[in-house]
Amino acid sequence: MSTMNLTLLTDFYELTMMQGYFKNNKTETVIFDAFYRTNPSGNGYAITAGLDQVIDYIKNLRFVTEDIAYLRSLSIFDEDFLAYLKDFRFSGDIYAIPEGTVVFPREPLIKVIAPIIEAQLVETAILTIINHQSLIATKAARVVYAAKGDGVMEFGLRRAQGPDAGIYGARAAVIGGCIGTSNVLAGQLFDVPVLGTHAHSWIMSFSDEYSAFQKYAKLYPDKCILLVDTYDTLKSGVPNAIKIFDEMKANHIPMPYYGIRMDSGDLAYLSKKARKMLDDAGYYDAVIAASSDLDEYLIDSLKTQRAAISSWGVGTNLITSKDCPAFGGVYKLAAIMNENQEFIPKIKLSENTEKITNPGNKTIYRIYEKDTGKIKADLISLVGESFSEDEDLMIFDPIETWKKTKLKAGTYTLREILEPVFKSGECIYKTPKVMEIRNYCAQELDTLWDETKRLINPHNVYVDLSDQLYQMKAELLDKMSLTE
Ligand SMILES: Nc1ncnc2c1ncn2[C@@H]1O[C@H](COP(=O)(O)OP(=O)(O)OP(=O)(O)O)[C@@H](O)[C@H]1O
Ligand SMILES: O=P(O)(O)OC[C@H]1O[C@H](OP(=O)(O)OP(=O)(O)O)[C@H](O)[C@@H]1O
Ligand SMILES: O=C(O)c1cccnc1
Repeated sequence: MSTMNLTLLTDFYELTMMQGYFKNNKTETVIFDAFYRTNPSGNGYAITAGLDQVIDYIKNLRFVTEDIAYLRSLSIFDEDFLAYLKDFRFSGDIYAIPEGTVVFPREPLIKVIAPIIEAQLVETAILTIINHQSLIATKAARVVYAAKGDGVMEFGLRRAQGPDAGIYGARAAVIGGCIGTSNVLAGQLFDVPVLGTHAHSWIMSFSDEYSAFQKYAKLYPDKCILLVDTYDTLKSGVPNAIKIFDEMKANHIPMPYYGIRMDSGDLAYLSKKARKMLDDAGYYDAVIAASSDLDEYLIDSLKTQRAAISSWGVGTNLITSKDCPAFGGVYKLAAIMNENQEFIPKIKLSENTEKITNPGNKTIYRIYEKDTGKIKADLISLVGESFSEDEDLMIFDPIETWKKTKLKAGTYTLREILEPVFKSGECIYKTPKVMEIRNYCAQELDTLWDETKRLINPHNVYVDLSDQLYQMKAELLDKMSLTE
């Protein structure tokens, strides 16, 4: 997919504005921040994902002959602008928070520094990519959290909102913690495990359930998960599965991974009964997998009900993030460079304090508690400000400014989480493999307290502004109100 040209994957207005910037000789370098305002699904954090696809998109940005011809056919773009587009390349800098990182509202996930005409074009594609994958990665992290260490398989392709959502959703789901996916193309593209059992049609295609199980076990003895709910889970499915396991045992066939899957009915009741039947037959290590419209809340409830399930297949609710279908990331202008090569901060006002943007050329420091390695807060600062772990650090809530905390020198550590990705149009970032991102994401989740990870009413991590950034914002707001 890396050679795919998505240059026209943009909103029409980006192109009409680009022509406007071109005609008005607006060549100044600007800074845009991509950030979001609210965690999806009422979560206490989000997981970033999609950067690798943004990188591919930027690398392949070029208006090919067919693109120019199409734009010409719209009868709105002049020849001088179309000629400019022919040689268009992204020439700017991009900074981003690496995929799989735990992030919080209002933090720039991606920062674009480029001539305005270039920075404007990339808005839509960056948002569609990052919004989708971050949404699904976050949802997956919730589902995996609910599963408390059990494996969660991503099964959603057939109910995803189309092929792209299925493919990149599977990628994001693995980043968020799924152990693999049923999506074979995602497996090939991203080198992630492909997993699966079999469908009811397999059972129904044979004259009886027992024969269907027997044929499946013969073909796949080392990954033998039998679907037991086609006819009657406890009266037929589980007893037939046990018969098959007995035969395999009698024939000394190794059974490294075997068990059953149930896909309907009361999963707590049925799994407990099935567990007892399997244990009574000596199959203590038989896996009980479950699927059936699951989500994080149902898995959590089934855990509370002590369901004897140790493997989870989750489709529709995960791949579509059904309870929260949009991530809500936005892309806002933060600064414009003047003739003296200085960034002049820009701010977007709103009636809603939370919606007022953070101006200037910013970066983000993550503050960890030294003893525990857990996140204490994040600090959005201006580029060039320096902080020392050997000095006390006063942080305060940017909205309720009286909420202050003084971090004592030596009790905290700092990590800058925005990393350089493009420098003068050249990619200088190497994306780790998806399974490496998944491991990194698991470590990231370990830096959160359980209070932030709980599914309902989580504790919000503080995202504070540095003193300098706060002052700059306050001054801009003051100026704005004076000019009104
Ligand atoms: N013990 C349980 N506690 C809470 N929810 C459960 C429990 N067992 C199953 N569920 C959920 O209840 C919903 C309905 O499940 P059920 O299998 O009875 O209906 P169904 O999927 O429509 O059945 P079928 O597949 O036979 O048409 C599913 O979302 C399932 O995950
Ligand atoms: O329930 P979800 O979370 O979306 O998980 C995926 C579902 O897809 C399959 O059902 P489907 O009825 O499509 O096929 P089947 O005949 O194999 O059960 C599978 O059995 C799961 O129930
Ligand atoms: O392999 C499975 O069991 C599977 C795959 C996709 C959807 N439902 C189930």
